[in-house]
Amino acid sequence: MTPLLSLRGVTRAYRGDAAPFALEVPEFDLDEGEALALAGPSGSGKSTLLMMLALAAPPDAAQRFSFAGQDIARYWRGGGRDALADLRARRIGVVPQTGGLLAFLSVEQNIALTQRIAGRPDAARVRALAEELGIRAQLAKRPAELSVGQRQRAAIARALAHRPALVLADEPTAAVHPELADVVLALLRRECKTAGAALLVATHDPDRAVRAGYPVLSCETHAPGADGVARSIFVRAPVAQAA
Ligand SMILES: Nc1ncnc2c1ncn2[C@@H]1O[C@H](COP(=O)(O)OP(=O)(O)OP(=O)(O)O)[C@@H](O)[C@H]1O
Repeated sequence: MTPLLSLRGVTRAYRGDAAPFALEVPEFDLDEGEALALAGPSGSGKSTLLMMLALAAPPDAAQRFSFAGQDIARYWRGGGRDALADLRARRIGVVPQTGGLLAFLSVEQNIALTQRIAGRPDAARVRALAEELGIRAQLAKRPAELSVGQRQRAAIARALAHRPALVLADEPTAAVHPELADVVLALLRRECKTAGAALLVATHDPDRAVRAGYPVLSCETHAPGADGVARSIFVRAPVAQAA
């Protein structure tokens, strides 16, 4: 089976005089419907990797970067910006750290937003997701009227409403208290599994991810070498994946 995501020899670097950083992904595959936590300390490049996987930031180099059967590396090399925007809108869902809900829309409209952008309205799915996530009674409210945990549930529903193939969550529990963090992580995993979506969660807390049932991929970090560049390496070989 072709993996949903397949990266080989992918790099992205921030140069400049102050604390240059390079992210290296020699090998990384993720199958359809798979869940994985990306663990690493602050500044290790988790957000940088998620931004690339969200097709929101280009790699500096890529021998291979494919997503959903599409050659992402080729799109970035030129002429594929519309295709990237279309893939982002239709096939990818994002759960931000603090929910990222729009204050002037109702919870229901917030959840439906990804459907509107993808051109696939489906009010029944919005209500069904809200039901599963325990926020059905909150749909008419504005985000400011929800608890922090309810907001994260709404953000999970929004990330799944348009039936994406991949959900990306960058520290989705950073703003919630520890007990609730376990619940949110477990819910995210359960909902993605139900929807058949692959899931990548960036976290600095691998133990919490393990408790919530995620396999964990830790990055290798290297202090600045002779060239002054700090490096982080994320490797996920297909062999290790099968083990
Ligand atoms: N736009 C940028 N320009 C220059 N350097 C950047 C930029 N964005 C991130 N960096 C640097 O790249 C490195 C990786 O940052 P990144 O945000 O990807 O790490 P992270 O693992 O997500 O951190 P955290 O857990 O604190 O969110 C850091 O050293 C950071 O300072």
